[in-house]
Order: sequence, then structure tokens, then C-alpha cells
Amino acid sequence: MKTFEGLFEELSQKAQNRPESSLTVEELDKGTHFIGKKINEEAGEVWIAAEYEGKERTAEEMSQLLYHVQVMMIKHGITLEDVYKYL
Ligand SMILES: N=c1c2ncn([C@@H]3O[C@H](COP(=O)(O)OP(=O)(O)OP(=O)(O)O)[C@@H](O)[C@H]3O)c2ncn1[C@@H]1O[C@H](COP(=O)(O)O)[C@@H](O)[C@H]1O
Repeated sequence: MKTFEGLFEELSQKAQNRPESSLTVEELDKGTHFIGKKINEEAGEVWIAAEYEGKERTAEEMSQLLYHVQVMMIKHGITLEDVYKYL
């Protein structure tokens, strides 16, 4: 099963190697404004899922939110340690 750290490593590699089929590379190229909107959208979907759609859908939406947050981290050169030090 993929972990937060494992996904971050995978996305960092994609950002570096830029494989053609990668949606992550596409999202990185669209920039901060686009990524920010995805974060906002997924955060809203987490909220609605938690209110009305049950545990499984909520977990799925949470995974998408975490993904887009990681893309934003990579876009801005923010490491896991940069974030963890505030936890
Ligand atoms: N975990 C994710 C992941 N989560 C979300 N997304 C992206 O976010 C999009 C989901 O948002 P959408 O707005 O399309 O979907 P939605 O309409 O909100 O869908 P629902 O919320 O209604 O389910 C997907 O189409 C993907 O572009 C992800 N894209 C990739 N990954 C993982 O990232 C890794 C690298 O992926 P690539 O860069 O594509 O190779 C792989 O391990 C992937 O599994």
C-alpha cells in the first residue's frame, strides 16, 4: 500500500524525470494557481463527503487532497521535513 512518504518520493521523481504520460507533470506545469484551485476543490469535496457520503468516499477524497497538497509542495520546493517540523 502506498504511503504519504512513498507518494511524495514517486511524485518528486516524476517532477525530475518528466515522463510524458504523467498527470503530475501536467499539473506542475499549469502552476500554483491551478494547483491551489485543485486543493480548494478537493478540500470542499472532503467536507461534503464527510457530511453526506460515508467513510469510504471521504477517505478517497482525502487521498486526492493529500495528492494535490504534495504537488504544491513539490512546485515550491517544500520537503516533507519542512512540513513535519510544524507538526
Ligand atoms: N494519487 C494520485 C492522485 N490523486 C488525485 N489525482 C489527480 O486528481 C484528479 C482528481 O481530481 P478530479 O478533479 O479529476 O476528480 P474529481 O472530479 O474531483 O473526482 P472525484 O473527487 O469526484 O472522485 C485525477 O484526475 C488526477 O489527475 C491523482 N493523480 C495521481 N495520483 C498518483 O500519483 C502518482 C503519479 O501519477 P502520474 O503523475 O499521473 O504518473 C501515481 O501513483 C498516481 O496514483
